[in-house]
Amino acid sequence: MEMVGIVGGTGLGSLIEGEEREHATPYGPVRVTLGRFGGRPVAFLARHGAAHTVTPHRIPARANLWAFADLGVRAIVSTAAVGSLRAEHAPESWAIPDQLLDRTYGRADTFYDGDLVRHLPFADPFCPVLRRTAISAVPDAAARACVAVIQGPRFSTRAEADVLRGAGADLVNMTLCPEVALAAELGMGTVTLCLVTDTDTGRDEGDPDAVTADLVFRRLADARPRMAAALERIVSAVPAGYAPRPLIDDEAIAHVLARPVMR
Ligand SMILES: CSC[C@H]1O[C@H](OP(=O)(O)O)[C@H](O)[C@@H]1O
Ligand SMILES: Nc1ncnc2[nH]cnc12
Repeated sequence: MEMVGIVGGTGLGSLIEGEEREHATPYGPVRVTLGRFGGRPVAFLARHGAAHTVTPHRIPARANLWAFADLGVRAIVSTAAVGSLRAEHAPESWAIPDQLLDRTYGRADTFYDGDLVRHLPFADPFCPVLRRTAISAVPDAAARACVAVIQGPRFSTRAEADVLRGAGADLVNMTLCPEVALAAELGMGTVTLCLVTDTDTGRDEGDPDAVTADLVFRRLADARPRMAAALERIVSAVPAGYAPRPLIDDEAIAHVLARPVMR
């Protein structure tokens, strides 16, 4: 059975017991745990490190996604904490986003920036098959949402939140770009289970759900058991023989995976 890749976001620095290893990549080593979850083989990595020591704009996303592709991962299920920009996404609710609005800058955001030119079709950033799988597995999650991804590590100003809302974003986060695009550039499909942890700049003055890092960590700690259970349902429901969309040619992927690793 194919290995599913799991990216644990904030609050999910560890998930499974298994073989922990440093996987060498051209972009530096990655700590991956290989084990079983949801009745299938999985590779798990913590986006911010096991003890949340990696800040969002310094996540080694190319190393992480290269390691998954090199391990033979084709489907990635990830988690993300998000702030809500609209009343219909209440704190403690779930969403399975279908769109991204990339407001990050200065991040290494492609594998095709040197010796090979490729242009990824990215109209629908998340895999429709994996999204359907996740929506069935977590029926109380909002089945659509646009996540604006900001640079961080600071949170938004009210003016910035208004701009994001005006641009069509429903939720806000700091990590899904470039992760989702990099996965697709190496032929992997992605779905993300988002937990709404806060109301970002707040719905009104004195809103107790306005974002602070402590609030995000607290909400995630409270939600951890149901988050792990939902993740397990999604992972176990990934269809056998899952094939990602052919958004990029095999020759390009093989070229990137043939790059020499850095030890
Ligand atoms: C600690 S608050 C902000 C932090 O939470 C989210 O992380 P992740 O997407 O990995 O769950 C957000 O993007 C920020 O990195
Ligand atoms: N309000 C917010 N802004 C950016 N990233 C977040 N992650 C969780 N809440 C967030």
